[in-house]
Amino acid sequence: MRRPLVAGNWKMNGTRSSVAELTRDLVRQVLPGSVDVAVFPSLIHLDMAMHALASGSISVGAQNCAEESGQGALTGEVSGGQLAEFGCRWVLVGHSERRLVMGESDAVVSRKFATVLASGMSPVLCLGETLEQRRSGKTLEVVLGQLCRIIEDHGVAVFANAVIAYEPVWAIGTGLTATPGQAQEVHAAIRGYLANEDAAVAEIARLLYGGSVKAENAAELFAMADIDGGLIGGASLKADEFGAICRAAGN
Ligand SMILES: O=C(CO)COP(=O)(O)O
Repeated sequence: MRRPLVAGNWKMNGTRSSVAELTRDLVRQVLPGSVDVAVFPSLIHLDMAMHALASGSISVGAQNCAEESGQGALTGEVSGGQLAEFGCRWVLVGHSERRLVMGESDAVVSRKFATVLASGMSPVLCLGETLEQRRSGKTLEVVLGQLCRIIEDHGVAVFANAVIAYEPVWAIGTGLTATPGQAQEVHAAIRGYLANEDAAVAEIARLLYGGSVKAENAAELFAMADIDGGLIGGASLKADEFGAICRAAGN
């Protein structure tokens, strides 16, 4: 049985006061239970969030890291080693906003993935197709192609520890959620792809769905056989809504 994971990606949101309020309310809303819960604040709010959440069961991750794990002359970057030493447990890798807006290629995503693992944290690898790609019937080709690059470079066993998040680009921040059937179809294909390489790893790999997940649609998505939780954007900024999503995952 896979333990669900609900992850809140706060993206480039929050102020010192809003993060203080959100974390205080999250500690009340998200109690220890049968679901792993993580939040991904902006880098400048990591310290605050970690202190505020230290007494509870919510772990903290970063939204990005440098391709390198050590230290050195890379102005503006934060390395995998620095994030791990700081106490991060997870790092998002390959989010579509970084692939499409920041131009991160599959090669960059693959190097970051390796750095996160080598630094002792778990990557949350984001995969997803654009609306145009879906309309032209290329969803599985795109998503499995993104996954294939990671498996070619690092093998499939890494997914005993790494998490995969399927996030259709057209569903992110748009209010257009994939139907449970649409999401399950892609999740089943991802798990099938992993199983072709290693059935035991496929069985334990956690596959999250992301894209306009809310309290009102979370339960039906999480009820799907191959959906093991969610990567939540906008709704993770509201403690009561995020708490309800965690409860829908089984908490
Ligand atoms: O991109 C997402 C999480 O990483 C999803 O964002 P929304 O939940 O706001 O659609």
